[in-house]
Order: sequence, then C-alpha cells, then structure tokens
Amino acid sequence: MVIGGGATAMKQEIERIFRTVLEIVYEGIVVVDANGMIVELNDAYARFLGMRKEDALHRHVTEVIQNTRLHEVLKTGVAEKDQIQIIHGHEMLVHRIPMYKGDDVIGAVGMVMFQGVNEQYQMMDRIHQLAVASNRQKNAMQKTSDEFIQTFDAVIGHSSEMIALKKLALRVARTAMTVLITGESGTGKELFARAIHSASLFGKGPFVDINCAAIPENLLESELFGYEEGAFTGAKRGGKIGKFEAAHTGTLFLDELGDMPLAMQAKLLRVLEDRAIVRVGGIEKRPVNLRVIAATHRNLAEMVEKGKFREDLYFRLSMMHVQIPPLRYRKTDIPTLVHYYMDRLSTRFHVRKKRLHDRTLQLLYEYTWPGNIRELVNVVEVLVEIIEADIITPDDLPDFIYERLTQGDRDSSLAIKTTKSCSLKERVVHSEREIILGALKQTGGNKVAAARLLGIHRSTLYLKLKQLGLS
Ligand SMILES: Nc1ncnc2c1ncn2[C@@H]1O[C@H](COP(=O)(O)OP(=O)(O)OP(=O)(O)O)[C@@H](O)[C@H]1O
Repeated sequence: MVIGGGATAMKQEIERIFRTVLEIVYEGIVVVDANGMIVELNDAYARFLGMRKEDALHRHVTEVIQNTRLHEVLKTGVAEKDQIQIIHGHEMLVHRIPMYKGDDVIGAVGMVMFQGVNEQYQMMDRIHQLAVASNRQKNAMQKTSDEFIQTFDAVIGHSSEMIALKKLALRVARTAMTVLITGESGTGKELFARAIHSASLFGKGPFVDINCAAIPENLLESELFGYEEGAFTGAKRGGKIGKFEAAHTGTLFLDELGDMPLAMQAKLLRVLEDRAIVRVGGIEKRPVNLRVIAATHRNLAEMVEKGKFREDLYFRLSMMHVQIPPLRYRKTDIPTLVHYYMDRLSTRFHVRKKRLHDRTLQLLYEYTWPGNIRELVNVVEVLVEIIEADIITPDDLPDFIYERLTQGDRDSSLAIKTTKSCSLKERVVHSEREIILGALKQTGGNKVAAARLLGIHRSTLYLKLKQLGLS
C-alpha cells in the first residue's frame, strides 16, 4: 500500500515535471498516440495554431495541424528531422519523432521550431536556402526531367551521419572554396555537388560537369580549358570554350578526379591557384570566377603515397572534404530511402502505390548494398514497375539480395536459407555473430583491436562475445 502510494506520487511528480518542461521549451510540441490522436499539445503550439488546447486534444492530428506527416511517421517508424512544413501559410522547421515500446510504434512527437532568436535566424536562413534551391530545382525540372533535383531536400537520410554531412555541406556551400567529395560509387557524390551548388553564391550560375575518367588523356586539356582556332588539326574555326569557361560564375564538377592523369593534375592546380585558364594553342590568360567541386571514389591519400596523385593538389582539395559513408554504415537511412523512392517512382511511372511487407523491408535493411543508393534506386524501380500485387513480399526480391545479406556472409548458403525463415531477432543475432567473427579474424583474434574496428567499447565486445557464446 505504502509502496503503491509512493509509486503513484512519483508518477504524478514525473507527470508534473513533464508538463512543466512541455510548457517552458521554446518549441511547439504535439504528441499523438498510435492512432494519430492528439494526446498532448503545449500552449505554445496551441497559440500558434490559434486554438484552445482543449479543442485540439483527442482529435486526429490531420484535422488540427496542416500538412502534418505525424500519422505517416507512425506507419514508417522513421524519424523525420529538419523538415519544412507549411502551417497557416508559414514555412516552419519541424521534427517528427516516432516513439517505440519494444518493436512497436506507440505514438509520435512533433516539434515545431518558432521561438528564440537563434532558431528564427537559422530557420530563415534555411527557408531562404530552400527557396533559392527550390526555384533552381523548378527551373531544372522544367528544362530536364526530375532526374536532376538539385537541392539538399533531395538528399534523403536522417541518420546521424547524414545529418552531420548535410550540415557540413551547407556550411561548405556558403564558402567559395574548392571542395572534395569522396565516397564509394553510388553514394550520392554528384547529388551533394549539385545541392552545394544550388545553395551557394554560385547557384545562379551554371553547373557544368565533366567525367575525368571518360575523356581520353589527349583530349582532356582542351575539354577543360578550350582551344584557340588552329590549335591542332581538326580544331573548330573560332576555337572552342572549355568546361572552365562554360562554368564561369557557376560550379565546375570534376567527377572521377582520381583518374585524372598526373600532367593534367599539375595544370589543374595552376588554374585553381591563378583563377585563370589559358586555352590550348593560346597565350592569353582568361580569368574564371567559379567554384570547383571534385569527386572521386578512389582513396586519394593512398594514391599520393603511391605517387599516383599529386600531393600539392591533394592538400589543396582536402581543405574542404565531404566524405560520404557507404549505405551499409548508415543503415537507418535504408527504410527512409526505400519509402521515398517507392513513392517517387510510383508517381513517375504512374503506377499504383504498393506497400512493403515488414519482412521485405527487413531484408532490404540487412542487404549490404555494395552499389549503394544507386543500387537501391534500381531495386526499388524494378519492384515498383514489375510487381503487380499491392504488397511486396520477400519472394519478390531479386535473388542477389539473399546472396549478400551481411558482409562476409557469402560463404554460408545455410545462412541464406535460414534467413528466409527465421525471425528478425534471430537474423540480427546471426549477422552480429558473423560481423564480430569477421572482425576477430581480421585482427588475428585481438579483441581490443576488433572492438576498435567495430567502433564499440571493448567491454561491449566482451559482453557480446559472452552473449553469443563466443568467449
Ligand atoms: N542521399 C540520397 N538521397 C536520395 N537519393 C540519393 C542519395 N544519394 C544518392 N542518391 C541517388 O542515387 C543515385 C546515385 O547518386 P550519384 O550519381 O550522386 O552517386 P555518385 O556517388 O556520384 O556515383 P558515381 O561515383 O558512380 O558517379 C542517384 O540517382 C541519386 O539521386
């Protein structure tokens, strides 16, 4: 009885603190239950909505808050942070966070940022960037197809890695510095380059790209710097401008820079330093005002060591370095990306929107995505176009998904069979076991080194070894 009374008192006290916090925070906060019904709303939000709190409570969130997606977050279970939502004609910065109990989504919290000077400024800043970027995007979409959505809004992902990366890229965009973007193939290097361009001072100028690996060595110089009339046999009358001049006032995207021959690297460095080019066959220096964004999937530091990439150029480029991690290191982005592309591609192909069976999503989550987001887009495209049923089941997935469920899992056909039939929990344990064994193999059984490799504390590794019966 006494214990029960104490527990009730403590519960009441916690509730009181919760309500106080709810009212003193700068943001508007709304809480919905698993059915999307509003169970909490702070005064700040109610004031902003221009209604009494009592009138909002116990109503479905879609009836109360314009353009809300909290009910969608309940379905996807994936947080949506730093989103713009138009409420009563105002563009507001919002977060939508699902609440879990075990594996079940039991509700969601919505936060809208509208008070506090800093937040206001940040919000205005972001809105301004989005407005600029969205104009550019509209123009680009009119000119081309929707392939070239160019803003940070098109960069999907709420993992901490992705949020940090977007913040860094936004900061980078505000400078005029040369940028290096690295990452495996298909991780979104070009997408980031285009987003940086759109959000930058060069955003009003052109975005010109050149793939350094695709142009034969003897043509690369004239492609980049242009040529004068009569520079070589077959040169056009009047000469030709190169990519640098074409990108004047905008951004030049040098893709696959790691494949640029050493001699060209030296010339590129000179242009970056002089901010002027000389056309092939010419002598006149032509000033260029632009930003260069270079990208490569290669490890330039390693190439420098091997003498295959100029150290001075590498140092110059790596001052602003955006490193995009492979998708397998930011797995929490997978569900968001899958849903985003399911929606987008269904709209584009004018097909009915389908749903993914939970197990299907689990398998997509566990797959290692060696081709990164490009591969994910291709897989989703096939599913959206080919599968006719309303729900996409695990059997609809291409076989190769089963063949590479976890890194280093290829040797185990048994694992593949069992993964088709066992629960998520079992499969997670199985994957964890394989990953830990792989790390131990790599470090010759050295547990401290293995823990470092896995990015976990060694005590966590010891615990996991024990739980998995490996110690
Ligand atoms: N974060 C992301 N959100 C949404 N789509 C993405 C994201 N990253 C990449 N994509 C999509 O994946 C595909 C590949 O991206 P992109 O061409 O930018 O990759 P890349 O790293 O430049 O590849 P490569 O090195 O092969 O040139 C594109 O369709 C792009 O729109």
